[in-house]
Amino acid sequence: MYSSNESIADAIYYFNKIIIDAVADHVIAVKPQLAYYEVYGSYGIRALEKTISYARSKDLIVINDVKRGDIGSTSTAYARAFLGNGTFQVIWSNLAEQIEELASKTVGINNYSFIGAVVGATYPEEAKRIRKTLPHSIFLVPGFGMQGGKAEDLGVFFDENGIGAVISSSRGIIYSYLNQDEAWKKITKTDMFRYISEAAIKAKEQINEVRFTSSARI
Ligand SMILES: O=C(O)c1cc(=O)[nH]c(=O)n1[C@@H]1O[C@H](COP(=O)(O)O)[C@@H](O)[C@H]1O
Repeated sequence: MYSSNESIADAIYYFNKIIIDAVADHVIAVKPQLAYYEVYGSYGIRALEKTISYARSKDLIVINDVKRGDIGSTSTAYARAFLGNGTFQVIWSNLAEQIEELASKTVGINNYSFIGAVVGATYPEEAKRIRKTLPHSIFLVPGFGMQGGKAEDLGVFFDENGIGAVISSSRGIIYSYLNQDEAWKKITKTDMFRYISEAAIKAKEQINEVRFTSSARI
């Protein structure tokens, strides 16, 4: 017998595959949010694992959004459960210097560390300062699109070579068809695919337009 959690988890995986197929040629990473899978228990976690494997099979980086706040030992267990090769830290300004101290000692390709920083797209002024304080941390920048982060403000998150930031837009892309088509509940897979890939292409073009605008950094 099919439990409802099982069928919902199957539907989520089916939905995710459409998204991944639609964006794979236009983005470098996908960022699943654990809470949406935990709701459906072990079936949800299985859907997440299958989604991660599918994304990786398309050569996408998977950034798991598994943020939790807890005491050190518990946080370490969360980290062991979900983190692989690196971590993005939510930045509180007073921690930036300590993070840079660690990051500067662990740099690799392009002079970046595996310790990244989460810096919201809606805070470009802070980003300018943090970019200077954390020259060795890749920025994960959520908030572009639905939360009001604007493309023209994104230049400051990148370094002077136009690298060092991963700009994230979730609902702006995966639900892009909602505003486009009033009858979205009856949307075909083909149309859904088209709206999602068009949204990803638009976001990519907007980001690339400002990536190298160093004047915005001053
Ligand atoms: O860790 C995150 O990904 C994150 C950090 C943060 O400071 N703000 C933030 O919005 N996020 C996540 O980024 C995603 C943003 O989604 P959209 O607003 O739909 O683009 C959500 O999954 C949030 O949980």
